[in-house]
Amino acid sequence: MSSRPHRGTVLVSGAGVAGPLLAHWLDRAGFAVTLVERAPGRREEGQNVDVRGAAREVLRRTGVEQAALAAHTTEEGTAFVDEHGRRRAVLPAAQGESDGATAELEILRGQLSGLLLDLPAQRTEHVFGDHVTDLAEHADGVSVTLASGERREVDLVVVAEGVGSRTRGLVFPGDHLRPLGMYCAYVTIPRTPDDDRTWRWYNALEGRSVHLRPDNTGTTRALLNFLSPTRGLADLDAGAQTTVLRRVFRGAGWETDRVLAALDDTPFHFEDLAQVHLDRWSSGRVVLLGDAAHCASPISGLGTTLGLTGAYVLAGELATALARGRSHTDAFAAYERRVRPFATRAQALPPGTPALANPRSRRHRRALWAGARVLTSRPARALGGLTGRFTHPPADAFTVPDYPDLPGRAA
Ligand SMILES: Cc1cc2nc3c(=O)[nH]c(=O)nc-3n(C[C@H](O)[C@H](O)[C@H](O)COP(=O)(O)OP(=O)(O)OC[C@H]3O[C@@H](n4cnc5c(N)ncnc54)[C@H](O)[C@@H]3O)c2cc1C
Repeated sequence: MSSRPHRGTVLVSGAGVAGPLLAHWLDRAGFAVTLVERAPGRREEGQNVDVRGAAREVLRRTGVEQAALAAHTTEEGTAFVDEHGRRRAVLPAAQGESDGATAELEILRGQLSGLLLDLPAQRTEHVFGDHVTDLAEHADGVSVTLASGERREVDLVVVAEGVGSRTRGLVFPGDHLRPLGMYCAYVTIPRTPDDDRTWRWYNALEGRSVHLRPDNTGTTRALLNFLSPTRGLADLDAGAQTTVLRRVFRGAGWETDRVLAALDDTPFHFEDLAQVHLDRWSSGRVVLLGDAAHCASPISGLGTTLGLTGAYVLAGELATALARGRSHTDAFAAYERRVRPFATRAQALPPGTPALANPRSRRHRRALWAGARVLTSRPARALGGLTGRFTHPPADAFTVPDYPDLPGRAA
């Protein structure tokens, strides 16, 4: 057992991406952590996520950058295709750390989450298949009640439950979701010999798009996106969602029927894209982290980058405050002061998004392809990194702070 001081107890709710990284760094800093996940086991769902700029630095400091790079999805760039599969515009993969629609560090979400859950820990307990039902704060800490009936007394609670967090509502009542008017179904389908290493993006008109992306597990990751003002479809059961998808994508062309055919045989993740906006991220001894605090949506390409960066900063600020005799209140305030401007920039999606990327008419689609060709033209490339500036805001605009009170790898 380490001789590091025991700094306190923290319950982290949500074992996605931000939760496990935070748990690891708090553990390293001497906190005793309970990581609670609602799902009965590790969640393998999800597709490609990008780790850019500041988050690359965080993975480097965590000691898992090379492992994450080794788990690359193998994607080599993005091609806009027409109904015949002809490539109308091609965006190359990133060459540096933050440019390109396909990031240099692109990894399946489930694999990244697993990598972080496997990080060494000395005093972290993982609890799957349970969730918080009540939080009662008192002078010395928080009494947490779990659905299993168990009660925990902890010093601090971190809510890292993603965009649809329910525990967030116990502390910040009200609706903090801003729907973007688009649904997204993530489906894993068998790979065929024609599936290459390109992200193939087919705009099927009428506000629909179909995407096929390679992975490193021998399957193909498909995405069905459609614009819709109707809310609540994500709350339907899988059978009803399948019916909706088949109706919306009927006759869409290209490889759509191949994706629709797979819906009966494979579980899929269906999401009503939304952002999360709150005036503050903490209240007393409870603080929000990652998508639960500031989801920018998968369209931003920065959700994972923000979640990883925020987790590291929160751990650093807590370690610093407590080592120097300051309170968690100071730490939460410093964390939010540092991360909020970065999150706000990520949430400022390009004007017209997501409608812009999901044309309704052929004329609009031709304009989208022409725009993509301009971005990758020689003069645009000479201006430096325009593709990435178009597809997402700069992830390297955030400098990861140094935290002397956060032990390094060898500690
Ligand atoms: C299943 C899934 C698939 C995804 N796929 C993609 C994708 O393909 N592309 C993309 O860009 N982004 C995807 N995302 C979002 C992406 O993971 C996040 O934007 C980003 O990584 C920040 O992660 P996070 O840890 O804040 O939240 P998340 O990664 O969403 O993790 C939140 C975790 O909290 C758990 N949880 C929820 N409610 C509770 C509760 N009440 N108690 C305890 N645990 C709870 C969830 O099961 C989940 O494991 C996906 C998220 C999920 C959950």
